[in-house]
Amino acid sequence: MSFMQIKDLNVHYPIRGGFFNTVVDHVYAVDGVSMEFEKGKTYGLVGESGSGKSTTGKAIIGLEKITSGQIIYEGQNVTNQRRKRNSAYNRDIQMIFQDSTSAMNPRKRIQEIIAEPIRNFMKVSPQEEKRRIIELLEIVGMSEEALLKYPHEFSGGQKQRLGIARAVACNPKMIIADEPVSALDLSVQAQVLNFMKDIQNEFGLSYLFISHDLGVVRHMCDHISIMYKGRFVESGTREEIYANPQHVYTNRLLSAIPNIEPETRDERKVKRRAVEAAYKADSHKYFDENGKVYPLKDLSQTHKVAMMGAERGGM
Ligand SMILES: Nc1ncnc2c1ncn2[C@@H]1O[C@H](COP(=O)(O)OP(=O)(O)OP(=O)(O)O)[C@@H](O)[C@H]1O
Repeated sequence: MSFMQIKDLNVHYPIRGGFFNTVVDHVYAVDGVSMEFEKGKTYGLVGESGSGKSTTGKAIIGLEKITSGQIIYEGQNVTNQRRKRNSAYNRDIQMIFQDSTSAMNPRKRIQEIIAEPIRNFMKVSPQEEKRRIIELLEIVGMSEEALLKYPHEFSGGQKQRLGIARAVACNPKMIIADEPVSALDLSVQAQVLNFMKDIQNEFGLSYLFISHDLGVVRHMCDHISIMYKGRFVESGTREEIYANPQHVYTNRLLSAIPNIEPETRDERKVKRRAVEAAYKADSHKYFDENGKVYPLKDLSQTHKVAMMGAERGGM
């Protein structure tokens, strides 16, 4: 049973131009996205740069204005309440970012930084607040010594863990993690990812995990949506997406992962090349070899075309 539903979410940015600076067009950053979230599960949002992943995450949490669509949280329509301070939605849905440095005020000590959500959402005494902060530091594997330090005194991986401590301070239901490890060294990436999994098990958290890295997403996510030009071209369980990708764009992304399943990689490459000719990346449409146009939303059709193309290519 899902606790949150995103229904037909659209975020369109106007493009202005001309002598009178009027709206001449729109960037369709998010264009009709729908999702459902269940407790304790991790949902991946994957796509190339500019496909609309971050905008989707920011729109859900209230950092971007929604053009149209609905967010239903625990049965309530919260679409217009996302920015309300102290609302249950703001407490329950938290976000962590790729750049943990800029997400923390460099002039504040760690104690102050982690105290922010506790002061916003929990009415506790100063002693209780400090006890909670120390407990959170322990959860993320840090000692009390961190309390009086400043963000610049920590490594990238440590800062990301401090960011997670702040995000889980008020027992959220979901964390939107926007490229949380892509700025970190590979070895530190694995540590932070495993740590995020531990926290998930402990708190029954759900994650919306945004990444361009299908390798990382495979490690983390139960359910994956592939995003292209503001739309989902494919959604499914991890097994469905990796073992049997239905869309040519997913195949393209998968064959771009270095060393993933080397035994099937060449196979995927051949398949991809076979349909590449029919694929034009500059449109919201998919073209078959005869120039016939299919809208991206019609997945069954595009799948059929992709498979036909692959067969013709000698698969
Ligand atoms: N404030 C804005 N005004 C106009 N266009 C914007 C704005 N923010 C984002 N866009 C455009 O919306 C589209 C989606 O951007 P978004 O940052 O969501 O993509 P992304 O998939 O997260 O990419 P990346 O991985 O590079 O962050 C892009 O074309 C981007 O240029």
